[in-house]
Amino acid sequence: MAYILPASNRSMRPDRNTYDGKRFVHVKNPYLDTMDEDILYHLDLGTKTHNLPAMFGDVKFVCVGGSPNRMKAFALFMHKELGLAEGGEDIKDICAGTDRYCMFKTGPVLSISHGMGVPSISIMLHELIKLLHHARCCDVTVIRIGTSGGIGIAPGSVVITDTAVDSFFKPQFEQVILDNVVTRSTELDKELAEELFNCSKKILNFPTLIGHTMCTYDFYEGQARLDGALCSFSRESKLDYLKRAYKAGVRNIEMESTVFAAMCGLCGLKAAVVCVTLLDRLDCDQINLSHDVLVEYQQRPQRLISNFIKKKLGLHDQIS
Ligand SMILES: O=P(O)(O)O[C@@H]1C[C@H](O)[C@@H](CO)O1
Ligand SMILES: O=c1cc[nH]c(=O)[nH]1
Repeated sequence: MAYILPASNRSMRPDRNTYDGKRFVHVKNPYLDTMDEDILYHLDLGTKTHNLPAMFGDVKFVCVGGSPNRMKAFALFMHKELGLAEGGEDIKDICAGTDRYCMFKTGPVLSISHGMGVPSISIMLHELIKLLHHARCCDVTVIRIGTSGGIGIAPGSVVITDTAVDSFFKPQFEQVILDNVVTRSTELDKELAEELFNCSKKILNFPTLIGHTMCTYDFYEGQARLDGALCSFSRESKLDYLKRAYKAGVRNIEMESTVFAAMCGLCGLKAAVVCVTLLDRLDCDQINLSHDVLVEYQQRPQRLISNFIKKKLGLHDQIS
């Protein structure tokens, strides 16, 4: 029988993880220490085959997003923005040995694709978090830069998530473990969200807001679309649902934020979700933007995060 464990399940509470003022990444698995080798299968990396501290020990910012091309473009963009002029064109995919995910590193920034949906990002996050732990990284911020459907806001707006919510507008992520349903909190770092919002104000013509993000398990029926292969509800029910979501504080819908917030929170990682909206779901279901507009919209979270990273590194003279 399935039952719900409280969100405050003690062994899973985020611990204080500072040591000498540094925030280390923690894994919460007693078995890991007993393993002779840890193979990060979907990243094609491992503790015996790769010197993870040498490869990744200086990582301070990890940016994740669904599409491999977008995450490569982001790495190339960051390479230029950080003034690391040489070698940008042939930036290499660290995970080239697998076609599950791609990963690029430029200076202290790691850019990784996670595919679509909760199961895909969750596998990547397990291996990423172990990677950061094995590499003894500290003070790492993880940011999801994605696309989403907006509710009641202009397409092209950037939403910085304060809380990720599920399809019932609850700030929780339910993970089935064995035959139990374990409920985990999906709060994100409010200070980081505010800091990102303040950064956005410095960019011209850059509509940005802070709001709740709803995470669903499907793009079509799961997001109340009328244009999937299956649809068993009316236009009125769709609008009623989306309006109730708006009333509950939801400003955009995507497919990864709850598990992302839950896993980063439990492992002591500062985390943010920044997604551009491609359409207003109160107006339509289909994404009919031209290629150029779509590309420009997808660059918006990247521009904001680039400015944030440059500010954190003391390189904040240019605003892109
Ligand atoms: O990071 P991306 O743009 O892939 O995030 C959203 C949520 C789904 O993964 C996908 C659906 O189109 O886009
Ligand atoms: O409507 C949208 C657009 C992008 N991504 C989503 O998950 N939903």
